[in-house]
Amino acid sequence: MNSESSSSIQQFAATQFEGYRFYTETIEVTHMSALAFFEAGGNDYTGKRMFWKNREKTFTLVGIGHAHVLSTNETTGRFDKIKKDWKNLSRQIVNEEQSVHPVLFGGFSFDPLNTKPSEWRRFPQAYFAVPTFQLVLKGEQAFISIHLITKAQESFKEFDVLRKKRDKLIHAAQVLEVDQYDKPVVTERIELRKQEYMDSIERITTIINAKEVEKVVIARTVKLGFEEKFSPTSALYQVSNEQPESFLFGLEAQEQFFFGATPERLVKVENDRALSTCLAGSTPRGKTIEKDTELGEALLQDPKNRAEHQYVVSMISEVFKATCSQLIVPKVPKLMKIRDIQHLYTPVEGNLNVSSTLFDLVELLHPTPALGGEPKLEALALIREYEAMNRGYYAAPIGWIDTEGNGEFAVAIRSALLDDEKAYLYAGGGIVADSTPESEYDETWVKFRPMLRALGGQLSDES
Ligand SMILES: C=C(O[C@@H]1C=C(C(=O)O)C=C[C@H]1O)C(=O)O
Ligand SMILES: [Mg+2]
Repeated sequence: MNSESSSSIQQFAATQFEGYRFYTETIEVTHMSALAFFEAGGNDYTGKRMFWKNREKTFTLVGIGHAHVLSTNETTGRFDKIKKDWKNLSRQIVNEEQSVHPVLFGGFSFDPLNTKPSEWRRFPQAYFAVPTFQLVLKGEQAFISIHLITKAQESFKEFDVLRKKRDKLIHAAQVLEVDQYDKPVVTERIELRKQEYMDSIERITTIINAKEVEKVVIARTVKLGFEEKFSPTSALYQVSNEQPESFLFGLEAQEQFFFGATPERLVKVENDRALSTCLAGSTPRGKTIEKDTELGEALLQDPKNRAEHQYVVSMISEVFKATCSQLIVPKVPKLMKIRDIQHLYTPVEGNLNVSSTLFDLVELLHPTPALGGEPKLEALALIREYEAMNRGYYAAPIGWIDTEGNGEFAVAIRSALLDDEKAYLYAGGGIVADSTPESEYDETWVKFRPMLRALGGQLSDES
């Protein structure tokens, strides 16, 4: 399936974790606030934390500390490398727990071939970690695991130290008050390279009309300045209040924090079932129910948005045909209505073939035409050439996989990179033959809105 794999990578992977032992121990606690646990982890593990809550709010994951990091700055073979390393590392488990499985959490950059300098200085092309302390909330239950991955012989002493740290963490989290976070004071809001963004859309529509490609997604950046440094916990708190119907994610890389609330699933694998989401085509919410319904109906009928959407359905269906059986693909899209925006939405599911894995699907799907374009490679080349930014992890896969191969990745849109007293916000849209710079520009403001509201960066006349 993967053309990037080479015998040298395989050989390396087979021996790389020899001699390592992967210890895991899980306890169940009566109750734990995920945000409090995340915040408590900041005492000793700032820069090494992660956060995830699924769209249905049935599964929350917090990681504190790094038991082991899997990362690469290679521009080719990164999916394969992480996939193989994780498979090999999973094999070193000494004592598999029944209640929850250890998890690897992280993400990939959007396009490793984009070499433009950027604000993403701490994020390699792939960056994953097995957390030292893992909190899993499933339904009413809360599990806290310790992971230790080591070559040391006397690891039981090290494990005892970790148990004490775990108990300290639990105590700190239990006594924290987490509903006390204020919004930051915004001192500036700058639209970075706005004119270049407008020009790039002009240029791309010309290329599309010359029939060189069919669809290309173009994005832009808004930068916020704050009076003082803004904390990752506050950022998660604010964004979760703004965007309840989305996946919530956060990933620290030293002093930088990438976070967001995205409605878009890239792929989920649970046992043998694979699920993806086609999400493309947008219109604002109406102020009244009548106006809202009218806008939604118009979106469902709009040829420009239906075309944007259909590229995504076709591509995801093709990937699922190659990796799954018994596909379910609804013939017409539905509306996904979230707080600020409504989208065309088609869920896709199937039974995963035994020869395919979650990482295979991530690699084949990324980027779908919802964030890249059609055809994929041509669209990526045009984004590299004309888009006036380097996306870093924006619009890329972010998520988790456990030692059984189950997990979920979201598409990291409606997101921002927090960098001390600054934040970079990202939004884009699908450019097709009849796109105009003005309407695409307006569409990005609708997509920026939840993050702007969360971070206090909206203009006074906006709600
Ligand atoms: C590119 C973004 O969103 C994507 C583009 C959409 C569109 O152009 O209609 C809709 C949903 C997303 O797949 C973004 O939010 O930044
Ligand atoms: Mg659009």
